Amino acid sequence: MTASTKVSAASADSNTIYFLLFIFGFLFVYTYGRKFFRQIQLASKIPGPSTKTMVLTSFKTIHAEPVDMYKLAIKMREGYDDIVKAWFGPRLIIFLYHPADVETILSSSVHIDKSTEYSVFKPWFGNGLLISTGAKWKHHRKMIAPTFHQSILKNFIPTFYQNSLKVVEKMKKEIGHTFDCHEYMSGTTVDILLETAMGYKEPRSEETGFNYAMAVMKLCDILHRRHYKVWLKPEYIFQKTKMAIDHSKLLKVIMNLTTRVVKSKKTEYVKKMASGDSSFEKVEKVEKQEEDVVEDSGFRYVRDDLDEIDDNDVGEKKRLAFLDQLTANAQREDVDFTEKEVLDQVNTIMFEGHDTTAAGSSFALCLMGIHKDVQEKVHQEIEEIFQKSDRPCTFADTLEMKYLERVIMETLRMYPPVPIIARLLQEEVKLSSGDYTLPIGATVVVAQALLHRRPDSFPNPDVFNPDNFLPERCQERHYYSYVPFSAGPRSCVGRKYAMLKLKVLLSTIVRNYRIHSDVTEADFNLQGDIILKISGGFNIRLEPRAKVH
Ligand code: HEM
Repeated sequence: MTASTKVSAASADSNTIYFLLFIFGFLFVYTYGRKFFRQIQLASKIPGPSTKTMVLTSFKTIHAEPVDMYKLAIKMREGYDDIVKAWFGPRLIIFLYHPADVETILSSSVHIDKSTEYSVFKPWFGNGLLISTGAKWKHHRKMIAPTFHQSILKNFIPTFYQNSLKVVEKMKKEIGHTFDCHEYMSGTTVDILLETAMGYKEPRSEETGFNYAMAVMKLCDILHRRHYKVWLKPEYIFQKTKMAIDHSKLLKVIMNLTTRVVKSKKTEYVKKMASGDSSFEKVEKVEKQEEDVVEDSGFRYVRDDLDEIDDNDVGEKKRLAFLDQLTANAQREDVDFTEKEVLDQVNTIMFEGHDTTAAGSSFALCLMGIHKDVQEKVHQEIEEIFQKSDRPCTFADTLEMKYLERVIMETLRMYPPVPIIARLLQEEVKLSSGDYTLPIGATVVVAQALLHRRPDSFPNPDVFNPDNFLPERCQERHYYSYVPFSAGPRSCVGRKYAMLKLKVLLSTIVRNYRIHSDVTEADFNLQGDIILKISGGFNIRLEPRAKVH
């Protein structure tokens, strides 16, 4: 080949490359441009703040603290009814407040993808149930939901009660002065999870639960800041900040406990299998039970797979608690489940299972401190159940705690521990509340904290009133007007566990203490850093009732 033919061959090659680049570039711009154009077109029909307001709002987030962000989010809704859109740069976020629209999203088995905000959890939860999607999520959900079956939950009651007594004892030193009960509730909810769902039996220090809970709280603060300080989102920028160092230290504290838990269960499994002990293969014969349901009375809730599992509870069943089941599955060759996935699920349940109920119980204690009439009714109900005896709480007792159940539900209405649920749309969605179509690629947010305060669902929505959950009032409402545990296929897998634990924990505290509060609800400075909290603490005072155990 001559020099001139070599040159013309090279230029033909580079022409082909340029041509291909042009085609790919064109297809890329065409596909994304078309999608973006469609987003703009559909979003233009949805009400929302002007571009100028959004730019000003974005500037406000630069120096904002988590507590400011909650106020900002509440303010953004003002002046809009059922739907609001907001552009954050090229990202379209649509907030839904109408129960029928909430149903369209949450009841769907198509719109199950979590929004990109959840990606900051990836180093912590991996492929855990809360953030995974598609076939993996479905497979894991099917495996995990039955481990919170009511026959398993009933066995947890003595542990719920023993740990509730322990926290009553621990709080003795706070008698008479104001203190933050959330610290106690966090430590105890971690201990309860370790001893129930995780079946963790190794000796541990008194501070284990508390230290884990504090690390989670600080990590959530960092993750929340990454949500609204958008420049911290890209990994390569975040890694250059001081926050990244704290992030990795906190994650180490968290993983230290969860890996110990996972390892200990595997050792137990190996030992038991080697000795011929069949507890990891346990099969029970289950008869149909008519009366024993974890929630009955007024809890008119959207049915989910947890109810299906409980209702079809007959025949030969393999019954194992959460970590026993997952450990056994990871060792089986016929089940597609790895040891890393066990750790991911343990991290997910340890977080979701403790911080939510710690916030729920702390809000309930504060509210009972403020609304003394409600507290006295709870106490009266407890007196009728226990007849002044100091016997332990049983499963049958929890079924009698109808008023306390309403107090818990009203607490979760006004102060939902998980204040928002966000999904990423992979298909267009036509809404029923108005002539709106949500575009592909939009993030849809259900803000329970606002949905639960619609006056057409809850008259006097800003007033704490447990009677909102009287059976007849529940009948009158839309199913999706109250979704503290989300609803539909991605509903909270620990819903029944949470209700049962809250009943045992709160009833044991009220059996022992009269709760006082020196503030009103107007003083609650709410902060939505992943889990809803009161900035400045959940401050209460305790006065012993006749006898502290
Ligand atoms: C008052 C207590 C609780 C509340 C208010 C609550 C609320 C919620 C909400 C709203 C979701 C949906 C989140 C989303 O889509 O972003 C959820 C999911 C979840 N919750 Fe809870 N939760 C509570 C307690 C628990 C407990 C005790 C456990 C476990 C023991 C648990 C485990 C989970 C898991 C694993 C998911 C993900 C389910 C899935 O995507 O399939 N939660 N929870």
